[in-house]
Amino acid sequence: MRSKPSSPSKRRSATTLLERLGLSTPLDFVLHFPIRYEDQTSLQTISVATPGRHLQIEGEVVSSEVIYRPRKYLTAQFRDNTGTIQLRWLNFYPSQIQQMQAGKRWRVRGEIRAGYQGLEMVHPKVSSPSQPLPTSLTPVYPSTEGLAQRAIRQHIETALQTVDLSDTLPPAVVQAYGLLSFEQAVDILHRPKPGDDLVCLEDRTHPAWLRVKFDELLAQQLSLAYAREQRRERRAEPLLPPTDRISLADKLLAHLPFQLTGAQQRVVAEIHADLAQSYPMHRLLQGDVGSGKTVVAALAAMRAIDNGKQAAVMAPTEILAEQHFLKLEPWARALGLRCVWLSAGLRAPVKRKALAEIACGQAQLVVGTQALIQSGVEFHDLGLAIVDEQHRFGVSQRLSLGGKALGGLPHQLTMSATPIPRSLAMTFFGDLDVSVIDERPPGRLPVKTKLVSASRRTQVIEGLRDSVNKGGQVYWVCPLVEESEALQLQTAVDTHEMLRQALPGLTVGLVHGRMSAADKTEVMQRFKTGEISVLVATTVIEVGVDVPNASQMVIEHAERFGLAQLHQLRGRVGRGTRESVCVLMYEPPLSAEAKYRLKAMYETDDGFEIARRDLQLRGPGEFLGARQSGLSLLRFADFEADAHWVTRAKELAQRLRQEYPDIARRHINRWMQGREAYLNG
Ligand SMILES: Nc1ncnc2c1ncn2[C@@H]1O[C@H](COP(=O)(O)OP(=O)(O)OP(=O)(O)O)[C@@H](O)[C@H]1O
Repeated sequence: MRSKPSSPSKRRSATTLLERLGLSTPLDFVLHFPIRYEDQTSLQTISVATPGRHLQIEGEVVSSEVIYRPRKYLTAQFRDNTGTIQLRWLNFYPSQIQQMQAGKRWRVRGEIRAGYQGLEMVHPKVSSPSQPLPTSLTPVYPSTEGLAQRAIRQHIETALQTVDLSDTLPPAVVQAYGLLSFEQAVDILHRPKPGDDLVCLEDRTHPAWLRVKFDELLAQQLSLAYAREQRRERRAEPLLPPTDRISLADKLLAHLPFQLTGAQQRVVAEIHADLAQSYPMHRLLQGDVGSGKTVVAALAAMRAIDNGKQAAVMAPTEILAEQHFLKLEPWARALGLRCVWLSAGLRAPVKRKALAEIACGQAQLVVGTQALIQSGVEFHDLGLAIVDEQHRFGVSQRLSLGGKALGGLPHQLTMSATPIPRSLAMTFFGDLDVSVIDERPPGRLPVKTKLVSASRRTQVIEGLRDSVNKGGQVYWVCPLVEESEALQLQTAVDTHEMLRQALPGLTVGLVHGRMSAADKTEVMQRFKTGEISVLVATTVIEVGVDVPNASQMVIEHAERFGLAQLHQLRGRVGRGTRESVCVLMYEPPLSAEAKYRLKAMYETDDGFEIARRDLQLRGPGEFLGARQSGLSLLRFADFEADAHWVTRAKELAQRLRQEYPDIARRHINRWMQGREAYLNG
């Protein structure tokens, strides 16, 4: 059958639809692989029909009719020698009524479903039994509404004939890793033969898939390695320890009331070694809640200041930034250094003074919020930028602090309390160096987690009195009300009032996001000094708040919070030597997912394990947030299921770059076409 030539507007819309699927270059089409295959090479019988199965059957229409209620549809009884099924069309042409007249013979194809009147096929494909059966399997491609499979197939067939499919990898490598050739793999995926293992092809474990996944992972590892190499080609002033006096870092260590843990010592050594290089440090510091990241950051800052440079610490929220300031400022002061606070909420004269000190270099350490990267902030000589909870900032904001340095990029340290599982870190953060604090300060007791139904609220409130009588302090976290900030605020105010009445004689405080910075500071300070015993709070306290004497936390409507968020919140207690309790109060009935989250919280307090489970629940896209753009790069490989191949791809990437840079370039070019944005993101 000859198809009519399509009009320009139709062609345009088909192009738009293809672009929506990410298909524009011939290579895009080659790499657009089927989601499943239909075996139209043979016929089946109605006797094997079960719901969910795709069948192709030849038979005869027994009867047909148009039903008008509750909806208009065309139905036909269809039988072969082994049984009968229903065929059904919700939208149909008058010609289809003719087509389904009793006695006509057809070949029909489609998925079997369980309908009200037994097994049925909805909108089956109908063809004449006299048509020859195809000899190869028919691929079914991911598509979008309005785009026919036939159109995609045609583009792919054309692309397969024009694109150079020769191998980017030398035969020795292909053989050593037990891979199929690239061309062979592509051919099998698009045109499997009837004997090929369809199950493996569809669940993506077939060797043809392995080849494609391996190539993709290799390209990704190569591009990450190049990004890292590019960074190393940039210049930064090496920050070396002084040789003629005691270093500020050593002075700070002598001043601290505690000894660094082994993990903290290791991580500080890694950072100091980076800072001594002549290219910019780009290190991610990971540590579970309460593992002591702040002091590590301070020791890094000391090295910069020792070299006559400034160091800046930026945090995403006012409360978090302020917590850093409250810890860092006294340490700096004790060493005779000037630490300055900068936030949007500062009064004009105070801000002017801070800006002037930053610009002339008098401020050696600067702590603040996004205000640090706003125009008008000029550093005299920024040597080290420390960004906390980097995933909460946009990429551009992070880069912006980096750009503040005069004469070359400053060294950068990003800190995160959201541990990233190893395989994920390797896949997506391969361009950063990673340090992990995997040990908590000594004497910390694990936080006891209790799951309590909201119906036992009164007992929970009574329990608070006990905690306070034993000398501890309590956080009461108000439920998350995503739909309305005003409602969330109201809940916090009501809870505060309720607890004040229920706990006469105890000082109950309130802190929430809508309070002025000064009011928040005052309340936090009163909690820190112990004047407030019970602090009602919204999630503003989620990260960074450090009051070691707090030994109990109650989280209301815990089922509404995400796993990472619950872990961060719980991390606000158990920061001293007191035995601590976290009460997760929930409102039944719980959804399966909420149950999974609460169970995970009950079972473990290891941040890495929590992260692993959270990742399982949410998938890497949501988990990583800001890096999402980079994620689209992995279209085929699954960083977790294919973790073993990630390691192998990393090894090979290193070898290729050193020994065969041309091959590495060729490989990367094939895979990264049009995706350079990732390298720069
Ligand atoms: N080696 C150590 N020995 C004893 N106490 C320590 C040690 N290191 C840090 N601390 C104390 O432990 C508490 C937690 O440290 P810090 O606030 O730096 O944790 P963090 O890693 O930033 O945690 P979070 O991400 O939860 O804010 C602080 O009170 C800090 O002074």
